Amino acid sequence: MKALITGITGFVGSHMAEYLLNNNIEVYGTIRHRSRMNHISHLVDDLNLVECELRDPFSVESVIGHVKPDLIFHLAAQSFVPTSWNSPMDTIHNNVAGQLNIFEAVRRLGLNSKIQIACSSEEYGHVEPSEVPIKETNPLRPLSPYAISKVTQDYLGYQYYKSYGLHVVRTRTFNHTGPRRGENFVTSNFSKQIAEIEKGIKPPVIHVGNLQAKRDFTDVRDIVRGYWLALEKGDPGDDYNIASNTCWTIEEMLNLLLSYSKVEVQVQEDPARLRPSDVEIPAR
Ligand SMILES: C[C@H]1O[C@H](OP(=O)(O)OP(=O)(O)OC[C@H]2O[C@@H](n3cnc4c(=O)[nH]c(N)nc43)[C@H](O)[C@@H]2O)[C@@H](O)[C@@H](O)C1=O
Repeated sequence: MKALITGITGFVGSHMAEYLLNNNIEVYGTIRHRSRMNHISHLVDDLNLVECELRDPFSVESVIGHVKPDLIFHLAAQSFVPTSWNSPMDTIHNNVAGQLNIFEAVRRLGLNSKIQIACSSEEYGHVEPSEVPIKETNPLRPLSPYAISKVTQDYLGYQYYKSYGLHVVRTRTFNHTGPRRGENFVTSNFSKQIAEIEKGIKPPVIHVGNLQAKRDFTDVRDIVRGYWLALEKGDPGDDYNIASNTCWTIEEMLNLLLSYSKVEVQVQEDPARLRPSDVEIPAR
């Protein structure tokens, strides 16, 4: 069985590749000439890497026609919410065009590939207290350009299933963390700041954004197993939330990370880390 992973050089993509290789799947991954390979350097001998620019329909059709994958895990995206405020057009174009090109290639080539698309809990956006725990049927009230890009990806998945019968499974993933998580995201960022303070290369001040937001965190290795199960057992056209069903305020997460360290720190809000609107999941 052949699987194609877009975004294989990224955080989730590298774990997806490990999971599939451990399950004896033949793994293909799309890379760009400027891709950094550090997340998959330990795997490259076992992978089939193909150069592909997802925004370019010709490039995508050529790669998918060449690989003819049984499974596609579409994980490539601009995934950092704050960047989407600074470059909303780029985020929306990157995330939507890339996916559209994959769907069109599979459709035009007449393939039966099963396609998992990485949608997000950010799509739910504003949630009312009576709506927790959040079900897949909850209204979508997106609060960032990133969230809009994910709602669009999600509904494109629905539409290509309904219109053309493409086997698309939509996974709405809540926050995830683990080895190789990018240093901009909150768990890695706070951990890095604490490590730098421990090493004496940063004054004992942790810069933070909104500590009152709540998030549901899952280990990335469980997330990729969820993506595999979504294609193995999920119904085409359907949406699946992937989460741990536990909620932390970001302040609780910071305190947990600080409890692993002996350093005394001062916590300082950095206005640049606050967002024009942030997803605030209400308490149960
Ligand atoms: C499901 C979803 O999950 C991720 O999106 P995110 O939740 O925005 O992730 P994050 O780690 O940037 O922020 C988490 C929370 O933490 C707050 N926060 C406080 N202080 C800092 C801070 O200093 N840095 C950051 N980054 N966040 C901070 C921040 O305001 C937010 O409330 C992506 O994978 C996304 O692709 C995705 O789909």
